[in-house]
Amino acid sequence: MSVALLGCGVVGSQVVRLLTEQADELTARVGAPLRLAGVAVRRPQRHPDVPADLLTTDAAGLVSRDDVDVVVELVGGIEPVRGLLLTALKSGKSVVSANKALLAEDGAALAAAADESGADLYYEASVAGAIPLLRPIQQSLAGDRIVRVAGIVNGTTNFILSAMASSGANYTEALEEAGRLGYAEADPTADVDGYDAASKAAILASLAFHTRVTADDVYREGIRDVTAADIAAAKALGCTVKLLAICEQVDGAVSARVHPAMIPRSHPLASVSGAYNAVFIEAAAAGQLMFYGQGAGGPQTASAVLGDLVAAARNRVIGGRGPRDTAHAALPVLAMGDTHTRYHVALDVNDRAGVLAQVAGVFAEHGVSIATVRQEGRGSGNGEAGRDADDGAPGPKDATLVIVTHSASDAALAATVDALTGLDAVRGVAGVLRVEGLGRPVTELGGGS
Ligand SMILES: NC(=O)C1=CN([C@@H]2O[C@H](COP(=O)(O)OP(=O)(O)OC[C@H]3O[C@@H](n4cnc5c(N)ncnc54)[C@H](O)[C@@H]3O)[C@@H](O)[C@H]2O)C=CC1
Ligand SMILES: N[C@@H](CC=O)C(=O)O
Ligand code: NA
Repeated sequence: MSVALLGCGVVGSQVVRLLTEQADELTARVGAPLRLAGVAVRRPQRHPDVPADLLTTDAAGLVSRDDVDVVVELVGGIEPVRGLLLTALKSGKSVVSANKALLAEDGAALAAAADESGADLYYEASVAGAIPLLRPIQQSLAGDRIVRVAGIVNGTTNFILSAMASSGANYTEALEEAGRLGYAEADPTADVDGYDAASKAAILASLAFHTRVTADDVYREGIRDVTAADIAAAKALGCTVKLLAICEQVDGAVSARVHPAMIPRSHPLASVSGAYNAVFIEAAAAGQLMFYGQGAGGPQTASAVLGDLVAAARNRVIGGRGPRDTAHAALPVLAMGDTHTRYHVALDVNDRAGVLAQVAGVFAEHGVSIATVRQEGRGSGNGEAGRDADDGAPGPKDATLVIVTHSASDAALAATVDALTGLDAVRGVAGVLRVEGLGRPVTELGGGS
């Protein structure tokens, strides 16, 4: 079995290492030797560990070689990779890729090319790194009905949020460290602005709900605006802040969203820290399943790539093909405004008579039911007159109102926040975060200090 490798960075270099170190075992498992036919890179001089006769800068030439059976793509990004992989698949070569950005943007074209030629298209490493997740969804749960897939699917942002929560680490330093450890994407805005997690959510929703979902169908918010104050507010409520990907089937439609949220500290996802990922799957017959492991990193991701490579090579040895992607359900995608969850809203207000009633009135007008309200004094001490924020003149004491709602639609909450900012007594919205129980009742919320 002849393998062409495209890209030899954090993950690709580990694939080369494992292919070399485990050559005999892999041969035994596949039923034929796995031979590296070539390694396409941008700068050959940067790869002293790869035999020089394998290195090439001509990826298109490598992909078109007749002797290549499987193309392993670890470059990332959309072009030129899309063209290279379509060429490979159309000519009957199997493809293994970790490229969630491409699969979430144009997985349909790749799957169609694979179907046309009868080649395999595997991408286990594209979601949640080392964790076997796509294969269980596509194969082990193929006889069940999945209703929800939700969890932490980005190692970089989980690493940053964990560091901010546990040691008060600075956001920028934590991001730099994630880059040094090989977790972050080439352009780390893909991680912090939620694009990477949105691509993964699109892949998960597509496979779980047998519907083509692209990254553009996924609602996306990243962690850039999560502040130390948000993390402290979560702590006060017995919660922690995580970047979640949530894919659900709701009333015959698919909902897919990525955003930071507070989750109760007692929830198993709350203790997932560093570059670890964890994903819950809820299926009609199986009930709840949890998948946990390292979501990023060179050797970890290479493990998933090698698993796919062995599967694709085995199929070719026996002359078969693995399961193909199915989109037979073709469900519509639910607008974010129609999804329901609970919210934590912190408002800076003038602490004077009637403000609480005014604020509660705005929530009621928009049909958003309040579960709990807590008032925190701020600035001047108890009972003293405060200073007006605008002109420094003595004024009503500032306070923060912390409100946790019952479940409400995203559209109703957005309209509520909009109307609240128009109240004279509201000086500003200090923070709005969704609160998720992830299939479990959010029982302990509303306590705190
Ligand atoms: N690093 C990680 O923890 C994980 C990465 N992935 C995915 O794996 C893929 C690779 O990621 P990394 O190894 O981290 O990236 P990387 O940036 O370390 O490696 C990519 C390599 O591809 C090379 N390259 C760029 N354009 C090329 C071209 N036209 N021809 C040949 N080589 C080219 C670059 O020079 C670089 O060495 C990406 O799709 C990424 O999203 C997936 C899961 C985890
Ligand atoms: N940048 C990604 C790498 C794995 O997919 C992440 O941090 O999760
Ligand atoms: Na995986």
